[in-house]
Amino acid sequence: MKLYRSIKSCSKFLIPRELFKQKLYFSIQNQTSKISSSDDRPTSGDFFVSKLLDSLKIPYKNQFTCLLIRCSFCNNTSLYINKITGWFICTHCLRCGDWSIFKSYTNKHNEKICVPTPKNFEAVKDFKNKADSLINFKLLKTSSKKSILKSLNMEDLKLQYLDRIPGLYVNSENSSLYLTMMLDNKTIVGYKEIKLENSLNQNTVPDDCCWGIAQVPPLTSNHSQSAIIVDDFKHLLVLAGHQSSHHIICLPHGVRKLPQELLPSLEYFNRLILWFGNDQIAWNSARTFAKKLIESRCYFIRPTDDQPSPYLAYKLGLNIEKILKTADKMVHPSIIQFSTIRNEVFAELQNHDKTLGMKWTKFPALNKIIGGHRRGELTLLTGPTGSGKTTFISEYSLDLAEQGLPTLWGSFEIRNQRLAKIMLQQFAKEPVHLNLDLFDNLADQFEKLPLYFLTFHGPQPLNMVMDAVMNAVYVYDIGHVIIDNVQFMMGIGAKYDMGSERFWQQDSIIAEFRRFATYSNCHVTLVMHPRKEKDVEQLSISSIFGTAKATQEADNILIIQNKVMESLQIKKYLQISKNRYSGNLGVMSLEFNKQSLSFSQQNDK
Ligand SMILES: Nc1ncnc2c1ncn2[C@@H]1O[C@H](COP(=O)(O)OP(=O)(O)OP(=O)(O)O)[C@@H](O)[C@H]1O
Repeated sequence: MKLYRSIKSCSKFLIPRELFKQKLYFSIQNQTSKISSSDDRPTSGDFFVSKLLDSLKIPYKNQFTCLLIRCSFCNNTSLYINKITGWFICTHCLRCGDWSIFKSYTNKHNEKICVPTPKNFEAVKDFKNKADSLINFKLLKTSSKKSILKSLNMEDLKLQYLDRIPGLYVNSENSSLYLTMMLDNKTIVGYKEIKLENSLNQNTVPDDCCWGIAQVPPLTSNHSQSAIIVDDFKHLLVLAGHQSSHHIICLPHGVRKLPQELLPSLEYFNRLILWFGNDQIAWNSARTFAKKLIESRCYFIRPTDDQPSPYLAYKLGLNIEKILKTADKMVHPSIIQFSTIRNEVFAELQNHDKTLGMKWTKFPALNKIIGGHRRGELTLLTGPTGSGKTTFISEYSLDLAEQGLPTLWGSFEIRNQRLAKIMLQQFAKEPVHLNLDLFDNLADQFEKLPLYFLTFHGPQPLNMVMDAVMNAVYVYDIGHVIIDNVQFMMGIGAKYDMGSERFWQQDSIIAEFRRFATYSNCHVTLVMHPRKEKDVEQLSISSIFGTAKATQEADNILIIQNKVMESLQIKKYLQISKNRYSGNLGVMSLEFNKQSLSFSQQNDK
């Protein structure tokens, strides 16, 4: 039961129709990225939030990601409305809700106005319970401070610099450090804990969605509206103990996600330097987060060996100030010379293996041929009816989600409950129905995976699907979207023949997903039925349903092939028929394990 609940709540996209404007948002972002100066903010006039405020004559301040208005409950100018989703929060009285609630409470003729009550943060209660036994770091004796730093291997940090970290506490046993997470620098909404005997042992409360950030003010006012954003408690300590001229911000969920609830707390800054680790996941997150934070105010520390994460840079004795000076923009003008992208090219060459993408743990053969799973690409998967397309792609995406890739499933052919059952069996590696005692434990672990499911089933108009997908990318930082399958979404079921109008319709769907994958740096996998072929024939690129456009737009084409052996046994294999990244083609055998519904090739090295 728990599992179904989670899937339902995950798939609860409150999408106002106006969100179709996000397409405009992406294209405007794309245009502004070519022409913007550092102060550019997206014009709000075209967006649904500002349109409503204008029509109601409510004055607002146009910020980077939100519009700021006076809250009619507490009368403070502290109500932020997200420009993309319409979600709102007053950072003073803590009333918050979705766009539909905001609209109903501004609509004076509506009898049933649903007035939101101020939000209670459970983490605050939890923190208050602990507070009696916590001591502010600033008030500790120098010897105690030094011993804390020693246990973190950070002996050289400047104590007087660290004293400026607001909300840094230690417990009475001197075994854990605590860092409070604040909403708009006003209210504690969560905290981070780091265990001193093992600094890798950190946790954030609440761990599902914390609405606050840790923020350290600068000692000088040189860069008063500039902040360095890091993804880890230790990075914040290193930077706070080293340099004094920028704000330092620590995100609650690292590079995993940047919830929209954090955005009001970041509106004050007109320059954000994103300094995450130097692996590919961190780099991809930096690029995705920058889109959400508005690229024109974002600067990046490129991930090279000489510019690792702040903590590693400190351990290697690298010059932190010098690294900070290399921060530059992702946004390039329309015409560039090699010098502009030189550092980026160098970073890619140095991280060659990592740029190949996220590796599958269950399909080493796929890693060898394709290299890995890369953001921004479009993959087509096809295969004869009933050949195992859904089963295979479910395991393939689960493998990546288990490694932390936020994944959105659009299952148009089978119900989410059935898909979840398949995934759960693959996750458990055994039939769950034979051992229901395992269910709760398994479902608890499964719920923690960054998996989201669209609630659509059967034929849907493309614009509604794109609305939901774009909304999910914004709200949940999705990196992989799976559509199973395109023909069902179009409403032509498993029929193999279609007229030219259908071909045209399918082309436009593929073109839309292609554009989306590129602009939002998100991988899209489309499952498609093949054209009608004779049963004995092997499928090829030309068997892909639709016109040649589908195969031209795709970066990768995967085909499940059935091969009838002399013994009349059917052998299956996956054929990689197109690989734009490296050109490597090949086949991977698919041995099916019915117990775990798995094609895992872990021993096939
Ligand atoms: N290699 C295999 N050998 C035997 N059974 C398999 C194999 N692969 C999948 N199955 C089973 O076959 C059934 C159909 O699989 P699945 O739904 O994944 O195929 P599909 O290609 O997506 O089907 P469709 O063409 O209807 O979309 C499932 O019950 C699945 O467990």
